Amino acid sequence: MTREELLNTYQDIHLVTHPFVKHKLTSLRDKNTSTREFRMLVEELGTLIGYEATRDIETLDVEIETPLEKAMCPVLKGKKLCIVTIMRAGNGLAEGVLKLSPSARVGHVGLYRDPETKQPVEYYLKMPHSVNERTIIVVDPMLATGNSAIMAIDKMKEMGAKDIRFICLFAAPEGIEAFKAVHPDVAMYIGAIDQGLDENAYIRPGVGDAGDRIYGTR
Ligand SMILES: O=P(O)(O)OC[C@H]1O[C@H](OP(=O)(O)OP(=O)(O)O)[C@H](O)[C@@H]1O
Ligand SMILES: O=c1cc[nH]c(=O)[nH]1
Ligand SMILES: [Mg+2]
Repeated sequence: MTREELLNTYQDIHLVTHPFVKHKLTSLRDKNTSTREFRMLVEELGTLIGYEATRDIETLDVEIETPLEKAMCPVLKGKKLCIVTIMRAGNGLAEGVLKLSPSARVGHVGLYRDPETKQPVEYYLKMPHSVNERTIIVVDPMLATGNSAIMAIDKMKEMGAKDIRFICLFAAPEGIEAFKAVHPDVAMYIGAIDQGLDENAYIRPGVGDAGDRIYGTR
């Protein structure tokens, strides 16, 4: 499917088109952007896209007392959010989402993509308790084939998660289609939908290897 077909087919694919987001994504694409700047931009984008991804979380009215009178006012309802980072590149994005909700719980899923098979290999998993009662926000800057995000969300569902959202910065149309085929119930919040994958399953034009650029490895 093309980018337009995907957006027309799935109501819950949210492309975040704010000019600040577009500008910061362009800085990430630039090969001359430094490691320090890249890491800061990823975090900032986590906050901006995280804001959109949490727009509909529930509130409940409680009585408080202002200096002048009592009033019923909204507060966040239910258990703390759970932000799940797909390591390692997801960590920077998770820090940005945490700025919105500093008391959120954080889950870690360690996956690396095997360079030959392009399949994710799990090396770590740690989640907070009561996953079934929390809004789960899975974050990873890159959705290429979609296999890593699909596997991470499989694990959340195996643990009983029901309300799951996914945030990424750059997605390939192929990856979105694969993701939606397996997880049609998971809303996606995306910075940019790029042209597609190259022969090494890298997103084009993309940013290259996001993890390497965040941490200065290579
Ligand atoms: O959609 P996919 O084809 O699965 O590819 C995307 C995955 O690849 C990257 O991680 P990588 O395996 O490079 O690990 P890293 O974060 O440690 O660099 C990226 O951060 C995603 O997790
Ligand atoms: O383009 C890509 C694809 C997978 N992982 C990345 O970091 N970048
Ligand atoms: Mg990587």
